[in-house]
Amino acid sequence: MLNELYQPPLALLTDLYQLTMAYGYWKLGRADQHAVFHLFFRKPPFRGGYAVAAGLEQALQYLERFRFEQSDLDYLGSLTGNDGAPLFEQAFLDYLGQTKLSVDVDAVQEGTVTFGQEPLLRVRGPILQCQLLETPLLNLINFQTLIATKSARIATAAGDDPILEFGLRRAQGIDGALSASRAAYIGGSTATSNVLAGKMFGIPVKGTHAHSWVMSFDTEAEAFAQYAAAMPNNCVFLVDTYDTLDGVRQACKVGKKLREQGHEMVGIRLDSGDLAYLSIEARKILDEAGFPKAAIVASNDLDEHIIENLKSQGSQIAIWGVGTKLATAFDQPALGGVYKLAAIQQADGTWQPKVKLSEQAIKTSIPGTLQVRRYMEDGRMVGDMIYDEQVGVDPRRVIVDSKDATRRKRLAETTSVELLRPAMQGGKRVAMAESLKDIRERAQRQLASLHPTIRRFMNPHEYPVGLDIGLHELRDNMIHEARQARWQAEEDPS
Ligand SMILES: Nc1ncnc2c1ncn2[C@@H]1O[C@H](COP(=O)(O)OP(=O)(O)OP(=O)(O)O)[C@@H](O)[C@H]1O
Ligand SMILES: O=P(O)(O)OC[C@H]1O[C@H](OP(=O)(O)OP(=O)(O)O)[C@H](O)[C@@H]1O
Ligand SMILES: O=C(O)c1cccnc1
Repeated sequence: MLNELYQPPLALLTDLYQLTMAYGYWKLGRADQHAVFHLFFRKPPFRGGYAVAAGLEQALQYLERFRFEQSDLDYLGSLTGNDGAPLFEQAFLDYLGQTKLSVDVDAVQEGTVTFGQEPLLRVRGPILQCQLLETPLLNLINFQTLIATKSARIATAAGDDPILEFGLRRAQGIDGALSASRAAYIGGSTATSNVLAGKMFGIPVKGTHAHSWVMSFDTEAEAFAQYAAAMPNNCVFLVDTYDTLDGVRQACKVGKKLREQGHEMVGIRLDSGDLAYLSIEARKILDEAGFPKAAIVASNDLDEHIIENLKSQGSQIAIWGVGTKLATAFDQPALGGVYKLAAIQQADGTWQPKVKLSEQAIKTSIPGTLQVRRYMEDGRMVGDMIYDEQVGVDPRRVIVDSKDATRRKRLAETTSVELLRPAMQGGKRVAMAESLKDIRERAQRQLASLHPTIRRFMNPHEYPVGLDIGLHELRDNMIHEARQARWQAEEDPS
């Protein structure tokens, strides 16, 4: 479904430095030189063992609509440098005005479980275009991948229990809320309280009532009775406005009247206090009053750790309402996804891999036109190989950890799948939009096929991801050559 809020092309949704570089490439006559960039994160968020890819659909919609409008060009034309003269010359702005994207994009499907260093997106095409797209692609993929991952962790803690996403009121603005609802659903939440997200994305919507409803009546009993009268088919009573367990008893009284009228109370909601103790006591009251099927919903600053803890305490909570900590990814508010140049085409048509050195091994980039091959055994994911598509997989079938070359693994010749799939070719979308339900199911399937130790919250087991040994050797040589060249330049500054 097209995201109605984002109809206008948003070519200016980029960092100015992308445009300063674009200008430079254009002036040098290099705008059309082809390059390859990869979008990836280095470490999974939340000190976890994986991430769930999300946001591709919005990224593709952005790319499909990409163009500079006259008002964008006028604005760019008004920018000046430190001497007061225009930053960009008119001929460049005319060039931007005529630019139609012609890039190829290969991407990991949404809902795919991914790991550090693996490209989620590969963009190949004129370097000027690739460069302009860095910022919006990172913006669109980083956030949803972060939230889908947080949601997957919360769903892991909740087991088979439904999760209601209540984040809208605390989310970071309108898009922060809408895209969080979408990504949370992909990661495993069951429904959202955000009605606009429900309409836009087809996510099931659910809602109970607030304390204000109870407070607006003289008594809690009257509040529940009037709620039941207004909405007999959606009765989840919030019981903690005055005295929680007393509230549960009041809910049971109204539940009995509802039953006489042919309706069943759905449950009660706890929103404060000791949720383990209160849910255990509430369960007893509900059962004794003849409501064994009434669900106990809980909310109040929940996250995966509290849910896991409440479960270990034998809490009787059946449905989890999770807002702030899910929609804002409270404990890690950003995924550190990056977008790096990895190869550039020479005048003779050959591709030159490029590597960026760093003091930190994890920041040394991976050169080439990369693809990720996932190896499977009996339906389980056993290892991912990052290889250069132009070179192919080395027959040794060995992966080498990109941060520690002593860690290697030989992958058996089993079923494998390539994770990056064509999404755009020559600037035209080729991947069909997928239903959110299908994306969510993919995430569920893949999470289930991960060894549980990789899903563990504390010090998770590391899933084997590595460079194809041939690519590792090429990268190693490039690193040595680049170092050698630097040392030589230092010794012989002339
Ligand atoms: N049994 C429990 N074990 C672990 N954490 C709990 C338990 N019960 C509640 N919590 C969590 O403890 C946090 C604070 O709970 P607290 O009881 O202080 O909330 P409260 O009663 O609503 O207080 P406040 O009015 O300050 O919000 C919440 O994140 C809540 O989810
Ligand atoms: O706790 P969250 O995970 O963010 O879930 C959403 C919260 O929003 C509502 O509270 P409200 O905004 O009325 O505030 P309060 O309950 O903290 O007073 C609801 O009762 C939840 O407590
Ligand atoms: O429906 C609810 O219970 C709800 C919705 C948003 C925030 N807190 C609770």
